[in-house]
Formats: sequence, C-alpha cells, structure tokens
Amino acid sequence: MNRSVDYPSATRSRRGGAYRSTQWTSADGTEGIPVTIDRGLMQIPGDPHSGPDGTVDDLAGLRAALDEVDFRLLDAVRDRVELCRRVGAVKARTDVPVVQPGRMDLVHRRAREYAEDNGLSTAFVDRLFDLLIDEACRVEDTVTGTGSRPREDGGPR
Ligand SMILES: O=C(O)C(=O)C[C@]1(C(=O)O)C=C[C@@H](O)C=C1
Repeated sequence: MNRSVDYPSATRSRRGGAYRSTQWTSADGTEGIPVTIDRGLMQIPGDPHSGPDGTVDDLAGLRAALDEVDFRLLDAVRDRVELCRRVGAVKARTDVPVVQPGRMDLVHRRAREYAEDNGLSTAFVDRLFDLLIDEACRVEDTVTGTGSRPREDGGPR
C-alpha cells in the first residue's frame, strides 16, 4: 500500500473559533478524510493510514494533530492578548501602572510549577511567558498611552 500522504491542508478558518476537524489529500488522490480529536487521539473512520486500534500512526496524521494543537495555541494567545487589552483599558481608567512585578512573578511561578508537574522544560516555559508578558505590556502600552517596556538597548528608560 502506498502510505505516503501529502501534508494535510487544514480547512479551519484563520479567524479562529471552535476547531474540531481538518482534512487532507493523500498521495493516491483520496480527499476529504475527516479527522477528529478525542482526548488527544486522532480517530479517522475508515482511513487506511490509521493504526489497527483506530489511532493515526503516520507522519501526515501526526501533523494534522499538530495543526489542531497549533490553532488551539493561537486561539489561546489571541484570547490572552484581548484580555490584556481590556486590562490596559482598566489601568488607563484607574491610573494603575502597566508593569506589575508581583503579578508577573506569580504568572511565571505558576507556569514553572505547571512545567514541573507536566514534564515540560521550566526554562522553555519561562521564555514563553517572557514573550507573552512582553506582548501584553506592549498592547497595554498602546491602550494606556504609556511606555512601560524596557529599552531595546537595555538601558534605563
Ligand atoms: O495582570 C496584569 O496586570 C497584566 O497586565 C497582565 C500581565 C500578564 O501578561 O500576565 C502583564 C503585565 C503585568 O505587568 C502583569 C501581568
């Protein structure tokens, strides 16, 4: 059996929202195989590339699963940024500084604990939350009209 499969084309809208299925085109021209995720396992009814227990064990299937996870990540990042925009509006109204070191500490600490409990690298999660918080501050700065972010050259503001 020819098991090579083209990279699946995710059919999800780029605008976001609930994402339950994707489709791919196999090398033999088979199109439109629906993929659903159920507790992390991809089930593809009737797909010849599925494993005997119905789980996907090939590269294309795993990449389709990655596509799903990537979109969930992007949806979560979009929601986080949107919430920070609203936080920024409240801070502007109430004259609260954008940068809150205590809160930033708590967010980092919580993420590190999650990493430890879930077998992730704490250094990676630290860098990830540095990026997320940096973007939050940038967005809040645009809402509050302040400049809270560290200078590019690392010098004092
Ligand atoms: O909790 C806040 O006050 C936020 O603005 C959110 C956030 C974050 O990204 O988690 C961003 C900037 C603050 O310095 C602390 C935390």
